[in-house]
This record gives sequence, structure tokens and C-alpha cells, in this order.
Amino acid sequence: MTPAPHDIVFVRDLRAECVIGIYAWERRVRQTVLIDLDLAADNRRAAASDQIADALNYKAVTRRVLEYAAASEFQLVETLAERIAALLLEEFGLPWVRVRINKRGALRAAGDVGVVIERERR
Ligand SMILES: Nc1nc2c(c(=O)[nH]1)N=C([C@H](O)[C@@H](O)CO)CN2
Repeated sequence: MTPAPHDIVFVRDLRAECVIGIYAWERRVRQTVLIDLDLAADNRRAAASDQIADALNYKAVTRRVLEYAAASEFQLVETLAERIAALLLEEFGLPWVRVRINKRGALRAAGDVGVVIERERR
């Protein structure tokens, strides 16, 4: 089957609790980050069979990301994004992912702040 490069499974505003930040007070608390995921997946087989076994199961993906984030203690959102991207590419066999980490409220003068990265499997 030829690749379907435009198919995406997405997740928005996944609420993850983790230790993250560069300041001393941030090492002592858990903060909420909002995670957006765009996951390249060929959705045609799932659409044809209507079976979850043929789909990239977004429940399984989000459960794994939340488990990983909860155990993490990075300083930078960049690192958290990078490690989540690597995990998704490796464990779910995906060809390409976009990961957005939103540390909402981290800056008094701003609403949403964070990073977006795109990675592909080598
Ligand atoms: N590019 C980044 N800048 C900053 C980060 C970060 O993770 N990446 N983190 C902080 C602090 O932890 C901030 O979130 C606390 O207010 C500052 N800048």
C-alpha cells in the first residue's frame, strides 16, 4: 500500500502533571503542561475495517505519554518535547510526529508559552 502522508491522528490539550522548570521552587512542585500531538498514521486500514486493532489508538498513546511525563523531572520544555517525540517514534513505530508543549501561565505577561517540534524516524 502506498504511503498516505497526509493522514494524522491528533490530540489536543492533554493535561500532564510533572516536575518541570529551571527555578528552585519549580523543582519542589508538580506543574501542569498541556501537550498537543500530531501523529502521522495511515488511517486507511482502520477506516476500511472499522476495527481499533487497525488504528493508531490515541487512548494508548496518551496513556503512555501521561505515564512518561508524570515520571519525568526535566528543567526545560524542550527536553520534555524531545523525549516524548522519541518515545512516540520508537514505541509506536510512527514515521513523523509534531509535539507541542504548552506551559500555560509560566509568564505573568503571557498566556501560552512553550515549544513545538517536528521529528521523523531515521
Ligand atoms: N526556552 C525555554 N525558556 C524557558 C524555560 C524553558 O523550559 N524553555 N523555562 C523557564 C522557567 O522554568 C519558567 O517556565 C518559569 O517561569 C524559563 N524560560
